[in-house]
Amino acid sequence: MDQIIVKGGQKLKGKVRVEGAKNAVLPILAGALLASNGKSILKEVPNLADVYTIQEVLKSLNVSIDYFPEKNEMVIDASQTLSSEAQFEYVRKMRASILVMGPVLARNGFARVALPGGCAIGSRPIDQHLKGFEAMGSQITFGNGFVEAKTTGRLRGAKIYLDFPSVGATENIMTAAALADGVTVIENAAKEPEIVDLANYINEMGGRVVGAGTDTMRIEGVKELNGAEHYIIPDRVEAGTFMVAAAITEGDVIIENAVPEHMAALISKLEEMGVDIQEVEEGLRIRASRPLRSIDIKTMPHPGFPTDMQSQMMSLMLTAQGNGILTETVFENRFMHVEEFRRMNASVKIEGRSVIMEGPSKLQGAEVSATDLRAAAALILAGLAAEGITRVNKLYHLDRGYVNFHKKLAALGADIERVTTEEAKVEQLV
Ligand SMILES: CC(=O)N[C@H]1[C@@H](OP(=O)(O)OP(=O)(O)OC[C@H]2O[C@@H](n3ccc(=O)[nH]c3=O)[C@H](O)[C@@H]2O)O[C@H](CO)[C@@H](O)[C@@H]1O
Ligand SMILES: C=C(OP(=O)(O)O)C(=O)O
Repeated sequence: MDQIIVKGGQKLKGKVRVEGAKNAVLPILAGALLASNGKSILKEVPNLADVYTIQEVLKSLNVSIDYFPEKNEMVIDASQTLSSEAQFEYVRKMRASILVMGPVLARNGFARVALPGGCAIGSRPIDQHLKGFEAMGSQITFGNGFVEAKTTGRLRGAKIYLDFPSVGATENIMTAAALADGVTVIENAAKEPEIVDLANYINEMGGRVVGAGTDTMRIEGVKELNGAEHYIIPDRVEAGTFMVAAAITEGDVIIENAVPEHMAALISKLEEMGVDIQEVEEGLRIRASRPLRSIDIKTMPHPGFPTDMQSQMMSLMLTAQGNGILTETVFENRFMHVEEFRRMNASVKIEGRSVIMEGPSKLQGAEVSATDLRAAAALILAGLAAEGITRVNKLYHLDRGYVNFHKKLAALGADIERVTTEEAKVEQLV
């Protein structure tokens, strides 16, 4: 098991390039299952643990994959007859495995996927996904830890209103509808940039999706889809994490490949705190100096403030002047990192769905453990600003969503290293 050791106090300076987006590549790889002809070539595929997991899921469904991590490219051939079952070992590792259900159901008329259950950030049901499949004419059954969807003939286009603009439900219904008979309309659809990326890829495959990025999407089903070449959009959460890294260290960092239009809420909130953000030729330039102002934030579906930036923003808000409130409305239980921040001397309390911070906290280095992917990044960010040494454990969370995080921070001047626990134990003794 690895540990990241960070010594606080260095101001970050320089340039960092963000990778392709995890939350775009996962649904797009599931979407690649739709192509019964030809190969898909995906570019800007990030070298993440989650990408390896979804690759294993696709292989288990009888798909051939060639992955070239050194050039961030993946070639997918889903033209063979697909198998219909996604096993628990994959869904347990990564909830996004559920996204194969729509494409497999559309191609085979049957899909059997292990139930994902909850995870570290909440219960995360899939009722809205299933409601969509049902409206398109399939029967849903549960048994032995699996959910099954079955239809006779092709799925039928339908009008589906989502009770909440769920990202995963919008994606699963969109891919199922791409091969359905007739037109599907999704109302109250999710509007995240990753939804638009998936819609673009389906259209490149020969599909007919309009309205992605708005509340109402219209998908006209086609009889078959072909493999296509597609560039994955840049990761707005990785970009945002480096923006906070620059701000929390009073640094001066250019984030290459960042798309400001995907990050309007985050940019506004950082500016409200007093962070200077400029669009430059290469991307975004972030500069900050203390004191930063405390603000209030509420997470919301896009274009609201993203829940995937909540914990990183909490690190920064802890260091700001005055009282700040962070309210989580997307997930029911995404404050597990608060206890870890307390170990670092953070003055913070949870009240219902809000966290109240009395700033500035004088953060101190401590040994902490990541509770989920973004919490891992947030604890490292807090370590960059803390007095002394912070050791962050359970880095398998971090590896799901960040490529070479510590190396990128070190290249910007952070005093940071990653060691295996055996080395870490020796370190602790000296
Ligand atoms: C791989 C991927 O892209 N993951 C992202 C995706 O997750 P994911 O697609 O799981 O997120 P959703 O938008 O579906 O979930 C948001 C909320 O809706 C609830 N819900 C969802 C579906 C459903 O059928 N019923 C239901 O009640 C969930 O429990 C949660 O409280 O969007 C989240 C919200 O932006 C991000 O935090 C995740 O990083
Ligand atoms: C919650 C996240 O991802 P997932 O939906 O894959 O768990 C995330 O990317 O922060």
